[in-house]
Amino acid sequence: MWAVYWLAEGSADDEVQSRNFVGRESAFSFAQRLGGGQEMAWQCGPLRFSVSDHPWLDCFRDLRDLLRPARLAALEAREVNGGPGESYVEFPSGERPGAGIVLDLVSTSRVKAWGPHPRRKKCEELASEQGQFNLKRWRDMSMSLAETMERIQSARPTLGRLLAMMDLRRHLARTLFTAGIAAVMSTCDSVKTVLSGAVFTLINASEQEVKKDSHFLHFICSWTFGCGSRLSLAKSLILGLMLLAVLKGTVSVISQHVTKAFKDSYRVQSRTELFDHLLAQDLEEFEKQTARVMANKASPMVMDSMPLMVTSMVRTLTELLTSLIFLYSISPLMTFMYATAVPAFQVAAQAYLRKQAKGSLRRERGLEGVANRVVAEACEMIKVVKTFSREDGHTSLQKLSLEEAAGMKLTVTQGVAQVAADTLQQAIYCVSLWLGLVWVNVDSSAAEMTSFLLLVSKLGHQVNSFKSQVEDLFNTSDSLAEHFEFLDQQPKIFPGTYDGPVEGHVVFEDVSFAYPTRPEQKVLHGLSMELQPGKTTALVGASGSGKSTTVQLIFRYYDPFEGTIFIDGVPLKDWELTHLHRHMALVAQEPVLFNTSVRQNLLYGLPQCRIESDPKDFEDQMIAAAKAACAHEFISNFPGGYDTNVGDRGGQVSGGQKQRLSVARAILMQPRILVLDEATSALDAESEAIVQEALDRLVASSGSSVMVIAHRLSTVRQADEIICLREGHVVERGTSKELMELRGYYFTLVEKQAVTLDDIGGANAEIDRSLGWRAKAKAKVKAKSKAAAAAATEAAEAEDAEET
Ligand SMILES: Nc1ncnc2c1ncn2[C@@H]1O[C@H](COP(=O)(O)OP(=O)(O)OP(=O)(O)O)[C@@H](O)[C@H]1O
Repeated sequence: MWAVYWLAEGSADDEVQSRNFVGRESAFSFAQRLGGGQEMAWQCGPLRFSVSDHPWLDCFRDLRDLLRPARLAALEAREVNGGPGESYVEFPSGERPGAGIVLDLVSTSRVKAWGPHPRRKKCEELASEQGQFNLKRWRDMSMSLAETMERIQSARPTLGRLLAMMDLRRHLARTLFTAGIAAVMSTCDSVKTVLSGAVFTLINASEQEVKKDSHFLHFICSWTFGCGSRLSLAKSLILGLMLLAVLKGTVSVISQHVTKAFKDSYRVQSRTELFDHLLAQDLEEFEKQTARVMANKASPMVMDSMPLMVTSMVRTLTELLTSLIFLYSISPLMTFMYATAVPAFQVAAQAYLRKQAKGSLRRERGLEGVANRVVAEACEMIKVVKTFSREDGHTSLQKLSLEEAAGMKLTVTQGVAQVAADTLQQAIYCVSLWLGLVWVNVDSSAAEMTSFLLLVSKLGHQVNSFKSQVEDLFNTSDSLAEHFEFLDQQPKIFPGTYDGPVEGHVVFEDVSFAYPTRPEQKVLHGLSMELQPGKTTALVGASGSGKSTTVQLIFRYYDPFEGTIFIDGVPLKDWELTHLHRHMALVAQEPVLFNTSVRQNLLYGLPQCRIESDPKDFEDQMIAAAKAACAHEFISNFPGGYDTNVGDRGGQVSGGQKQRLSVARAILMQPRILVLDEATSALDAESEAIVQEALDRLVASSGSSVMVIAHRLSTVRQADEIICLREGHVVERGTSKELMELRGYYFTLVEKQAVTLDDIGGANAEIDRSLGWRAKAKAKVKAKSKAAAAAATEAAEAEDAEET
């Protein structure tokens, strides 16, 4: 089944008509009567092409539409009207020419089209609406000139920015030098080709012939061995070829050296700048992505390959130009024809392939990425994987992604287009041969013709490699855009400039907060509190009540969305953060250590210990801190002492040891503000008491402000103020004694932690005893067990009765 959709000449755009046909011939002859007869052919000078309709021809039709005014002007000038043999009928602007399409209804594709593009599109749209034409598929397949231009336009800012970033003007000398070297190398190559073509002149070995056919050979032989005999000519030829080889080799070594130096200097500069930029990003960004993804942003492969890509393009372009100059010197007419034919063929064949391949390539890359992520995640979580013995789950997931990626095969059309692109090279060579020998009938010598054909073949390769370089550049435009997006990403948390002395007086004034990743879930509601130098403030509350969040706000990992935090009367936003953080220390709930020695981990927080400093200078300080944190003994028992490596994220030391190292690091810093977030949770009672004592001593001697978060309420009993948080609200505050007397939330927490109640000792125990809560609890437990025993006896008696 076939269908013809058409717009008659002069009709409005919405007057599309259609008719169905059973036979192909009848549909085509109907289309011919409507004006679509000659439309599949177009004429180029004396050549006339006639091809069946195909998506990539859209590009030529656009081109033809584009060139229509120029062609009309030319026809007018020559007073020639478009006859029936012309490729298209010309219409004065303002008129509505006829347009139409012929559709194959079985494959719902277009097999013929005529008329101007916008009018044709109307027919396509109606056919698509009526379900007779798969317009989307057709558009996906075709790459019109407009789309190509659009693509170039969309990639232009990215590529422009890339060039600006590479700052070729700053490296002008180097860029020109690269181009110069490329020019010398390609000249060597071209001369070599021309000399190879001159071999034919050896047959007759006449000086006149040599002079006429090969200027290069004549130049060499007249200066060296003479041009009179076959032997002398052969010697000259060999000498010329050898000299060229040596020259090209030398230049090539220099070129490699220059390119590598350029690449290396650019890489060092861009990588360090990127790392700086990455570390300046908000914590929020690191929480949104995995650590690996963030790390990859600071070392993008695409930017590393850029200098090489650009220098290769400069080189290929220079080679191309040199080849064209040599070709031109042999035959300007043939060169002109060749230079116009090659790009036209190349664009047509590749436009189609590119569009087809891009989608599947992206999907394939995505799936490969998933597979890599599965492996990385399994390695990071290896303990969990092994504990649950779920190795099979991870391997199956990886296999699935890899299989999916491997399953993405080239479609038949892609394959055909690929083969077409490869054979195109040969076809162009043959066309040149035909053009030169038959059509143009140039009076060339054998040497010239051979040189020309050899150069044409070389030029073909150069065009191909330039095209694939441009293609690569376009393909990287997505990654480049992503990279530029990262570069443009500015942290929301900008440090201030105030860097006065730090006393450590922290004030929270009506602070409310929600994490940017979950803005709808408020974590803190109007929190007000104060940390005073020399005093300890404790935050207690159930899990998820917002204790750790408060710590993050003190360190300004985030900004509160309501209220203000002051440090020594200056808003936290105004503080220079690096300066402030040098006076603050945090012993976190899950301390993480760097994969280096104990010594380096301890000295990490010491601002005066820089990368170029000798760690031995801080030895005494470090050992004193380790002793205070009860860490010296176990460190000394390690085989390497302070030089022992602690493993990835501190994986080779125990949780308690990590905490003590973390406490030692904090002690070493002598901070003005010390935050202990479950700092001793992984320690046994004995070590906890010792470390706690060390911390108390540190607080007493340094007079720093301390904030303690602890689940074990025994840890906070000495605090000057205890703040009870419940779902982000402050529900109670006061000393331990006051809160116990209040018999409110804190009291309930203590009650639930009956095991640690004894630790609270003193006042708390007295209050408890006077309240007799323990007796009540015991009575409750007794009553419960009594009831359970009675129920069990009853059930047993009932069973016995049933049996009898
Ligand atoms: N990075 C984050 N992004 C989004 N929500 C978070 C984030 N961190 C914590 N939360 C949420 O904020 C709330 C408070 O968490 P927070 O860690 O402050 O509690 P916590 O009192 O310290 O708990 P715990 O005692 O278990 O450490 C929780 O509901 C938690 O799910």
